[in-house]
Parts: sequence; C-alpha cells; structure tokens
Amino acid sequence: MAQSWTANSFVSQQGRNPREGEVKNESQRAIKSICCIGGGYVGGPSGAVIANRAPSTKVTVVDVNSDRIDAWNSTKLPVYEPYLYDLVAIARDGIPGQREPNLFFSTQVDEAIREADLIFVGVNTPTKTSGLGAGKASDLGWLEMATRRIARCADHDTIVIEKSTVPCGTAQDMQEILKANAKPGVQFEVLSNPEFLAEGTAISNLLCPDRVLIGCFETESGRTAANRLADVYANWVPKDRIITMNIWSAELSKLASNALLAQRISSINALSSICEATGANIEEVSYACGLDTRIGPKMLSASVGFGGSCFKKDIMNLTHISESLNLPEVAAYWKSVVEVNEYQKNRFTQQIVDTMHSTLSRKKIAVLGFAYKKNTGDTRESAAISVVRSLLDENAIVAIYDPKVRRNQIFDDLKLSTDDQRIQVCSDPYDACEDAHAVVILTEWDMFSNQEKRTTPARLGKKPDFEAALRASLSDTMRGKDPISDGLDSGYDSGHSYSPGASSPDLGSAHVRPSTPDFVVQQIAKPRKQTSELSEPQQLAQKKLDWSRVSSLMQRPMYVFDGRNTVDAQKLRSLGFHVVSIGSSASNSK
Ligand SMILES: NC(=O)c1ccc[n+]([C@@H]2O[C@H](COP(=O)([O-])OP(=O)(O)OC[C@H]3O[C@@H](n4cnc5c(N)ncnc54)[C@H](O)[C@@H]3O)[C@@H](O)[C@H]2O)c1
Ligand SMILES: O=c1ccn([C@@H]2O[C@H](COP(=O)(O)OP(=O)(O)O[C@H]3O[C@H](CO)[C@@H](O)[C@H](O)[C@H]3O)[C@@H](O)[C@H]2O)c(=O)[nH]1
Repeated sequence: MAQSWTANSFVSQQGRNPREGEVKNESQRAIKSICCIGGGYVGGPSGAVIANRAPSTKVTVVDVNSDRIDAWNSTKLPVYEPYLYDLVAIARDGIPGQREPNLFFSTQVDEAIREADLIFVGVNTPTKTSGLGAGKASDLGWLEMATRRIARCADHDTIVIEKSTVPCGTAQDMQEILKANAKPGVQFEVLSNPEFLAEGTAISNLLCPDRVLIGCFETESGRTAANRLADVYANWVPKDRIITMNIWSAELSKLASNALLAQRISSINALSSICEATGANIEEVSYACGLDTRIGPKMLSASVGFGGSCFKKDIMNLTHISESLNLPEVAAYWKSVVEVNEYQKNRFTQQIVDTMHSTLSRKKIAVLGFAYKKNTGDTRESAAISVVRSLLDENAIVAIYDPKVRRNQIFDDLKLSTDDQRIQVCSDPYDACEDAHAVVILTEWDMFSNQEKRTTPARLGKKPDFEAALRASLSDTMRGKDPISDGLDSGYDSGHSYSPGASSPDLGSAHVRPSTPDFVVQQIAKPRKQTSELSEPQQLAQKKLDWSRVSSLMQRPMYVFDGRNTVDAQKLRSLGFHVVSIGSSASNSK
C-alpha cells in the first residue's frame, strides 16, 4: 500500500487553510445529488443530517442489505439513536406545505452512483479475522468492492469520499482503482473525510461537530474537490471548524483521535485498580484530575472497559501500521491500551466471584444493560459479552435486560442457541431481578441510575480572570506599575492550554455530552405535536428503575456490581444492598 508518512499538512505548509481566498469556478458549482454507500450507524445518520440541513440537495443512502434499507424506510429504524427518527422523518417524508422529501433509502446502488455528484463511502472496515494481519489489520474488502462499483457505474466526473475509518494510504489506493477502471473521459477525485460521531450522541455530534476534517491530494483538482465538500458542510457547520489538510494527515487523525480517547479510558481504568487496592475513590481521582484544564473531564469515567465497534479495531490497526513500519515499541505502546481493557473486564468478573463467596454456581445474576454504552442498541465489542460469558463459565443463570438490544442479538453475541436455559432475556427489568442473588450493571442507561444527575463532578463557576488575579497579586510589589501592560514576565507556561483572557472550558460532568441544538428541537417539535407522542429518549427517562422494588424481589444478601459507576452506592446501601463499584476500595463497599 502506498504511504507517505512525511507529507506535511497544507495548513502547516502554507500557514493558512487553502480554502481561504479561492474564487469559485464552474467546477465548484453546488452539489445537487449525494449518495451515501453503506446505510449503517454512520451512513444513515450522516445522510439524514445532510438531507435535513441541505434541503435542496437530494441524498440517497444505499446499502446491499435490503433488510436494513426496508427498516430505514419504515418507522422502526435499524439503529437506535436519540432524535434520529425525527430527523429522518422530516427529510424522508417531508413536511406538507413546508418541504419536499429529499432523503431516500434504496438498494439501487448503481442508479444512485450514476446520479451522484458526490459519493460518501461509509461501509464497514472491521478487523481482519484471518490471513495476513488477522486480529489487527482492517479488512478493506467492502471498501474496495464499493470503490470498484463506483468506477464501473459512474458516467460523469464524481467526488468520492472515504468516510469509513481506514489505514493511511487507502485513499491513494481508491484513487488508483478508480482511475484504472473509469469509463472513458470520467475523472474521479478522492477525499478523506473521517467521521468522529459517537453512537448515542450521533445527532448532536453531526449537527455540532468539534471539527470536520477534509483531506485532499495536494493538486488543484484535489483542492477544488475539497472546497466543494466544504460547501456542503458549510450549510450548517461554521467555516472555521471545517479544516482542510493533506489526505494522509486526515486518515491518520481519525485513528489517532480514537487511540488517544481509548488511552484515557485505559489510563483511568488502570488507576481504578490502584484505588480498589487502597482507600482512594476513582470518581474523586477522576474529578480531581479532570479539573486540570490540560487534562479536562471528558472520557475519564472508569468503567468495566470500553466497547464499541471502533476503539479496539482502530487501535489494533494502529498497532499493525506501527509494526509494518518496523516500530515495535510504538506498536507495543498502543497494544497495551487494549490489553488494559481486557484486564479490566476480567478483573470485574473476578470481583463478582470473590465477593459472592467464590461460587456463582446455579445463582441467578441479573444483568442490566447489554449495549456497549447508553443510548444505543449496538453491542459490538460490548464489555457485557465477555462478562456474561465468564458468568456462564462459573455456572450462573443469567437474566439480561436492556431497553434497546434485541433478544436475538444477545444470543448471537453469546454464540448460544435461543433455547439455552442458562440465559433469560427479559423485556422487564423487574423480571430479570426477581430472585436474583446479584444485579450487575454493564451499561450506564439513565433508567438504572438512582441519582438525579450521573457522576459526581459539579459545575464550577467561571475560572478567575488571569490578568485580574495577576494584577491583584502583584499590586503591592509593583508600586503603581501595571504588571501586564508594563511587560512583566509572569513566568506563565505557554504550554498550558489555558491562555490569559480565554474563557474557561466546560467543566461539567466527566462524561460530558453536547445537547441537541435549538433549531433541531424546533423542527422536531412539529411532528410531535401532531402525534402527541413522547420522543424515545423521553419515554426511556420515564422508566426509571425503582430500586426499592428491586430490593423486595431479590434473594438475601443482595449484591449490586456497578460496572459503570451509574448508581449512588450510599443510597443503595441504605436500602440494604451490598454495592461494589469500579474503583472504590473494598472497605467502602459494605
Ligand atoms: N459506528 C460508529 O460509531 C462509527 C463512527 C465513526 C466512524 N465509523 C467507521 O465508519 C464505517 C462504517 O461504520 P458503521 O458502524 O456504520 O458500519 P455498519 O456495519 O453499521 O454499516 C456498514 C454498512 O455498509 C454496507 N455495505 C458494505 N459494503 C457495501 C457495498 N459495497 N455497497 C453498499 N453497501 C455496503 C453494509 O451492508 C452495512 O449495512 C467503519 O469504517 C467505521 O469504522 C464508525
Ligand atoms: O469516560 C468514558 C467514556 C467512554 N467509556 C466507554 O468507552 C466506549 C466508547 O465510548 P464512546 O467513545 O462514547 O463511543 P463510540 O461510539 O465508540 O465512539 C468512539 O468511536 C467512534 C468510531 O470511530 C468515534 O467516531 C468517536 O469519536 C469515538 O468517541 C463505551 O463502551 C463507553 O462506555 C468509558 O468507559 N469511559
């Protein structure tokens, strides 16, 4: 695979974004038709948001999986994501008298390719399970198939966007495949536009992204294509958040972001085991560390381990790339992030067994939550899969409740037949808890929490103004001089992320999530009024678990193992539960 690891980004080479000051020409005319290949967790929500924010553009999401497409065309979408249904309904069905439908879901892949000016390729790129690089490298088979299909079908110049997460150099490969197979006279320009949405908050992330990265080849046609894609995003994303850079930087930035995020979780999880072995409490440690603005509070919640389809896959891919570049120490560094995650899952199960008198044999364990995180029905790489498997190995009977994961999915993930008597999948959490010896919380669904707001960190007031504080501190010694305007060296470390005069960053809860912007709430308010239904997130919020009722149903002694620090342990202890939380010392658990 062709790779250019030394290429500098346009931003650093030119000292400015290359989009600045460029004049639009004919080849930059507005994009009229967009195709998203791959109608999964990325393609579906991305298509819905583009269609919603660019109502004069036709957006067609295509997939080879007809069940998925049927679901996108129904009222039961194939993925659960707060506010997704509302956005899909507006763009797919239109609003009488206000807007025409401009979002379509189809299996007619060739037709959608032919019609499109711009094609997002958001197909799956899972870790290879066999062959060279098995367990580490990405399987690029689906991406290559989609690329060849574009080359075969497109009959006019088309911009092809690599949306899937891929190793560096993949865009170059796509460009070569397209060029070699193009119809006469048809030109393609490949861009990298990695997606940073997190499931459960996809709509917020897509509507209000921290940044949009557009990587392009350093040619005139590359920059023109990047500008045209930037114009699509400019329908709703502020221009300063749309960053253009070289294509390899964009590809690597995606893997790098995930690796850095996962590394924080493995770091805090490694610290959680030190807390358990001492008298420290991980929530307090996480809060204290997160107040340092260089560290910040996000992605610092200790847990039973990270899951999801991305972190492990992308870090193993980075490991593989490092090995291929003969950088074994770098490979070992990133691999250790995944190893600590495995350790955390095993450690949690070990705690359950140790606490329950070293045997789970024939004991009923209620598992609350099976998805890899709240607000999604996705179970890919969920920590729950390995924990439940270990519980079964200990001969426990496991009753599972999750508000969004389908019954068959759970059996598939556990590789068990649906008539296996050791597993009960319950549609009611109280059925799962009835006669249980222990409750194990594996997903942080708000409905399991017994506290108003999850996690301890309180919002702090605005950070004191640096200049004012400096003036106040030095006024005595300066004898009338102004320490700032008179050029006193403050000794301030410019490496700090906090710069004098800048406003304080958000110091909210450890698992900070952006809220849905007002313009979405206004739009979705209309269909809701007609049906007077509650949105799905609202319905879920109303189903809060009654822990007193749970206590009346369980066997004695009652254990709660909180793998997500979701409950207020003190409150549960007052109801007679014995609570074991991640990262609290055993002496605090009684
Ligand atoms: N899930 C996330 O939160 C997330 C976030 C950012 C980036 N990503 C990346 O985005 C990509 C897609 O992820 P996902 O979670 O949406 O995957 P997914 O498995 O949910 O969806 C991929 C879809 O692509 C379809 N597909 C595969 N080959 C096709 C082809 N040739 N033509 C038409 N359809 C085809 C599949 O049938 C499937 O429905 C991956 O590279 C992933 O790493 C995922
Ligand atoms: O403080 C935290 C935050 C998260 N998690 C866990 O980490 C996993 C991943 O969480 P999150 O990052 O919120 O979800 P993903 O949907 O996997 O999103 C990640 O992976 C996507 C796919 O590449 C990227 O686009 C996103 O930016 C990146 O956050 C989940 O199991 C969480 O429960 C923790 O244990 N502690």
